[in-house]
Amino acid sequence: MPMPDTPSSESRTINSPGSPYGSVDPYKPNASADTAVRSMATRIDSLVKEYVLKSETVRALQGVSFDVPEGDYVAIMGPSGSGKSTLLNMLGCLDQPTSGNLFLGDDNISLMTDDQLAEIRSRRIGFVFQSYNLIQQLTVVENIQVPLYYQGKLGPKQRARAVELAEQVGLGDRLDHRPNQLSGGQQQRVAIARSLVNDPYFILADEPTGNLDSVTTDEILALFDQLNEEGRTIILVTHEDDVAERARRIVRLKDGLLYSDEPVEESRRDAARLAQRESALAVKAKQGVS
Ligand SMILES: Nc1ncnc2c1ncn2[C@@H]1O[C@H](COP(=O)(O)OP(=O)(O)OP(=O)(O)O)[C@@H](O)[C@H]1O
Repeated sequence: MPMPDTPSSESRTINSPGSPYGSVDPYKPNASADTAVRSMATRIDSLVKEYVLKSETVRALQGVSFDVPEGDYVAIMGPSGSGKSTLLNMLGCLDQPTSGNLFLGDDNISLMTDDQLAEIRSRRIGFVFQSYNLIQQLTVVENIQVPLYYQGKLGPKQRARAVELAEQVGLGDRLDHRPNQLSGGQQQRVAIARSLVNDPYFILADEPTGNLDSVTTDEILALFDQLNEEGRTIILVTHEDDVAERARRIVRLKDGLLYSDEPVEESRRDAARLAQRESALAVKAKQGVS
């Protein structure tokens, strides 16, 4: 099977009109605002998605545009029916738009065949689901290697990579455990490690803490913080304000339109972290756990 081309990325000045951060790049402390350039993990341009039913056409997305630079951490929010899942399906290359363009790196998925979409989906996108989606018969290390298995790439080098990722997410002492021997939070850590094994354009997380208690939610969000600080791009769909406020930016959809796109100030992120940490500590205290 041919190896995928390394995506060449388009560079853009970060103070382009599309940037929600204005003229200052919050992620590159050493870069001057005038010279800093950011590559795009994805560009969403005038995206329209229509579902044609027997008697009507539903316009689930009605021309949504925004960019996600590499290293960003975006929470997508919106009321039920606003188009979040529809957008997520397209970002995950599970569906294509009716019109408009969606770029992953330099690849325009709107122009791809089903086979090309499947290829890019398995090689370049890191999925994290609410329900973990692990294979029960496989160990932690084997689950992390699953995306490589589908590419016929299994060997000592790939196992070493999976072990390294397991250690990075704090599961170095659980390498040969199976999912039913792990807590929910540990299972989600496996899913996060699995999402990283292909060095994806971005982690696409759909309600990743939806099944977790407040203590574990705090741990998983701290892991996302750490991965983002290491440069990973994260796009996360959530209904919860306190989860969204941990991101660097909140994009809100309403009725298939982009309703708002705003950065989350560091002080607000810190406050969300603190509130979640305190709530987790209170739960631990009630449970008698130190
Ligand atoms: N396969 C489909 N066929 C027809 N209409 C659809 C289909 N999928 C979604 N829709 C419609 O598109 C609109 C957006 O749906 P979508 O699932 O993207 O919203 P959502 O924001 O993810 O909602 P929720 O938070 O409830 O999951 C809704 O009006 C929905 O009924």
